Amino acid sequence: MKAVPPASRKERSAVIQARDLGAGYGPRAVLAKLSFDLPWRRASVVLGPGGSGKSTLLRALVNDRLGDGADFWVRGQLTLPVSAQAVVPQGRPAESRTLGELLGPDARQTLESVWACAPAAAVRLDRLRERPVALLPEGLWRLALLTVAIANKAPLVLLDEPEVGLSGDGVRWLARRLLMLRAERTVVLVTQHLPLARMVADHVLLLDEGMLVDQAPPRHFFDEPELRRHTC
Ligand SMILES: Nc1ncnc2c1ncn2[C@@H]1O[C@H](COP(=O)(O)OP(=O)(O)OP(=O)(O)O)[C@@H](O)[C@H]1O
Repeated sequence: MKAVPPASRKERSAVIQARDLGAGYGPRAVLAKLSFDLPWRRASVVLGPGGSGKSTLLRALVNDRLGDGADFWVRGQLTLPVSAQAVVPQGRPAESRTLGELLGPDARQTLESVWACAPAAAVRLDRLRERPVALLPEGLWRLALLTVAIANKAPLVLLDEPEVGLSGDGVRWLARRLLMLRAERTVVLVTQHLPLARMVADHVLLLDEGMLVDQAPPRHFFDEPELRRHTC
């Protein structure tokens, strides 16, 4: 696997920029005029209670909305510096190809290279290499799609609760890989797993009932919530 080249100055200053971003389904508006900047080549983590609109926000960032249903809509301004994205969705994908087919003839080496930080993950996925991704055990299909995203060098990787269905070991593999990935690509991670969020976040967005109620660097968000409450 080729190394990802260092970011150019232009890339380093790029951001995902949303202004008055709204999204919803049919007559229902779920997100209400969100404005935020997400740093490029960093990991942004989206937190919030169930039903607050985290997945809807991630969907709004996806270029290719095929398969989202005709009633999904997005309004407002959204600037995405690149069009190439990889998505690890919340729901199991209808991917009939195997991980081996998706990774190509050097699948085993690619697995070892992608998971050099967690060799046990490479071994586990290698054993499942000949099964269609859609039929992999819960949790592992997410790691399989993450592997493909990394191997394909997508500059923007969007993940919706990738920790779901993983064992403790699986979450540790995921955390290690995301820690590396955030230095190489731009990552937007929706999660309910606070230790994972804390570990990988460079920037945090907090949603509640479709509104952006906080956005901050992790140090402020996790370590100084009291201070923020009194000063904001
Ligand atoms: N396809 C859809 N059609 C209509 N409403 C939807 C659809 N998907 C989500 N919603 C509604 O949008 C609201 C936000 O859902 P969303 O899945 O974005 O929240 P979430 O924060 O990701 O929740 P969770 O953590 O439970 O996954 C919810 O009230 C949900 O019922």
